[in-house]
Amino acid sequence: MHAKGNPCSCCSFDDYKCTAEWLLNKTRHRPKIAVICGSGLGLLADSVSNKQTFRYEDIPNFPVSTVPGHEGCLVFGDLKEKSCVFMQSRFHLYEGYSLCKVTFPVRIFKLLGVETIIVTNASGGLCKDIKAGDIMIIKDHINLPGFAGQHPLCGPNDERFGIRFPCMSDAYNKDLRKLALDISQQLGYSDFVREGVYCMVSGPNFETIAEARMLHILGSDSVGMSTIPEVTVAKHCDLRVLGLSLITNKVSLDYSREEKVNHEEVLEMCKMRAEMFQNLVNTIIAKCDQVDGINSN
Ligand SMILES: O=P(O)(O)O[C@@H]1C[C@H](O)[C@@H](CO)O1
Ligand code: HPA
Repeated sequence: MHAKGNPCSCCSFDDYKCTAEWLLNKTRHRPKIAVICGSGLGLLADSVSNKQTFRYEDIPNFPVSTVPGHEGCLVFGDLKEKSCVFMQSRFHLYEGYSLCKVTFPVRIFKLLGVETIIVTNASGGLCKDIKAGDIMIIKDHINLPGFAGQHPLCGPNDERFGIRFPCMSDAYNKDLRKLALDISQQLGYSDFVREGVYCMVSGPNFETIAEARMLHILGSDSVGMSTIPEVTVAKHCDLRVLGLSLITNKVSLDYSREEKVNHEEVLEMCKMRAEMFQNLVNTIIAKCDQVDGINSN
């Protein structure tokens, strides 16, 4: 299980290969699109046909999810005639997993033949013109844990996945972002869909007011506890990435405000916006072969 001499003592190429081969032997699906469902967003997998579901605990080397609102299943199926795989739960640093484990599924997707990944999350809105219930297409990110050395690509680089020093200035595919914006307009969602910068904190506590102010000054439009490790590993192994964030709450930047954020409120907002979010994701999947170089069948 553990790679010999690997200082991160986590996953070896053989671990990834073993899991990918196990899945390829158990399913006839050959997905080109993967979707990671954020907190409370597991229903994104509900509309697939020819569904085949694997519980995480049954998949060799897969971590298990410990967070309420995360179902713990890998769902293969067809959506709008595209073969897809959905992660109905992700793994978080605050659950105690190493970033190697947090991002383990992304490299499995690569080995399964996935080319495009849609990463979703719930996050708190920091900038003035963003409201709870809005959807933010992630344009860029600030990897705060990465600044402190909590980075999924630290440790020996495996050239079979990607290069030692990957560029991140174009982590979020420009054509996919444009497609998402165009589709939002066609669906009549323009009033509540916008682009922005997502910042990751490790969690599990929500931010203090001073921290939230700092993140806002640094250029973050929203803050959450996930996504960036998965996106970083996806970009490293040359997957096309689209990031979508459901703004579930406004983060308090003001000492005079009384409201206090909690996880139940996050899940409640996901429920309220589920249909709209699902409609957006499904339409993006339906049309993503309009984007150059995307083979989604
Ligand atoms: O998995 P995501 O990033 O969607 O989950 C968010 C961040 C925390 O895990 C949780 C806080 O309510 O929701
Ligand atoms: O306000 C928040 N902060 C951090 N993570 C979050 N996930 C949902 N809302 C938030």
